[in-house]
Amino acid sequence: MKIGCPTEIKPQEFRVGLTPNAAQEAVNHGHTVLIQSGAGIGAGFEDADYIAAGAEIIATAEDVFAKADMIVKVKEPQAGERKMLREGQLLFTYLHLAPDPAQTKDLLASGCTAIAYETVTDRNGGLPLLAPMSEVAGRLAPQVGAWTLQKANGGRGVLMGGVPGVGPARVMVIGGGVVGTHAARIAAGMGADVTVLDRSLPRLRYLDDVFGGTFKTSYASAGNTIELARMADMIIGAVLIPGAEAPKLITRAQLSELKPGAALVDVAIDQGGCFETSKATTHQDPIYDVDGIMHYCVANMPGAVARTSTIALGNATMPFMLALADKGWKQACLDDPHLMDGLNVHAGHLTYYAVGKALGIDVMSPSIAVKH
Ligand SMILES: NC(=O)C1=CN([C@@H]2O[C@H](COP(=O)(O)OP(=O)(O)OC[C@H]3O[C@@H](n4cnc5c(N)ncnc54)[C@H](O)[C@@H]3O)[C@@H](O)[C@H]2O)C=CC1
Ligand SMILES: CC(=O)C(=O)O
Ligand SMILES: [Mg+2]
Repeated sequence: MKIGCPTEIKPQEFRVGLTPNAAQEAVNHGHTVLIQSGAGIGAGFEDADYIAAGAEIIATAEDVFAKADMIVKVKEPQAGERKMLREGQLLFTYLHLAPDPAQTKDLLASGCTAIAYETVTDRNGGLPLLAPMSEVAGRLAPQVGAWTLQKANGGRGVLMGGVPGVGPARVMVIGGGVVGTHAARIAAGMGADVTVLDRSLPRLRYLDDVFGGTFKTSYASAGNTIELARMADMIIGAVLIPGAEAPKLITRAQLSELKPGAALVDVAIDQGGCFETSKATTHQDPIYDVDGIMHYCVANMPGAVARTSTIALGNATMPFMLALADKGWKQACLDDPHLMDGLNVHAGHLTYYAVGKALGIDVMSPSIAVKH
């Protein structure tokens, strides 16, 4: 198979879909790997690294899309990239379709087959291709939140760890999954007073068992949420209902009850955000003010630490990328129901129920699509 990897073009996105190590594995499996010239630079990989791995360097994205059977990327295809996708071509990347009707329409129109990293599952009910980036974004969230809290950025002017005689920042993390757990660990490590909320009691039990001395837990009822929010200096949004648009857990009206200059870090923004006032921002212009509350809503946070993120993502995607290339997507999905869970679009049909529900589009069952 010809596997193509274009340069990411989303603003301030420095990750790349294939590392030289992943390219080398694909070449060892007998595949041709086409890398757009310069695609790896942002993550610290030169064209020479890919050539040494056995890949071919291609000058333009147009040529990569035209020649490849499978496109491996990081971020959802941007409007110009969507025009280059074609019927029968396989796209393997993050998509986040539920809050994105324009992208969904274009992918359906292209006739391509699209497997979304964020909905591939594992046997423990986890999301193995989201997890590494959730680990990164979770660990970054208190760092960017602490910056947002600084006075010059519009924040409350509260130091995470406080100092002797002055108490620490109060950090509330809504959603205690991968993002939430990593965010809570780092925030606690910075000396903040941290509480994690979740709707899953088994998850709260796990967090209490493992991190009981490090941070507190609370059930994520609406009442507890607003009660803790009123006291918080920083609120990190980290909920997920896989594939679906994020529930709105703090409304615009409730902002007036928060502390002036509190920082809201909405990591769940790529699924539409879990605060009513969240709208996606970029690394170039990451924060904005609504009613005196500072919002940080960067939809591709891991891009800020592109090298760490690229290697972590590559480690996770590699076995799936190889299965897709070795067997073709149909056989690979038939052999692995967890990969089949990643199928979002095939030949003009939407194949993921939560996305169909969010966008009001009929869905074809993936088990039918795979025979289509
Ligand atoms: N902005 C960015 O750059 C990035 C964003 N993300 C996003 O972060 C979000 C979280 O991802 P993960 O931690 O990997 O998901 P996860 O599935 O590991 O955790 C989500 C948690 O939210 C909880 N939850 C669901 N509904 C809830 C509610 N109403 N109230 C409280 N808790 C609730 C679940 O029980 C679960 O424990 C996702 O939307 C993901 O796409 C992930 C990586 C990067
Ligand atoms: C998960 C995701 O969308 C990202 O890493 O950018
Ligand atoms: Mg994202």
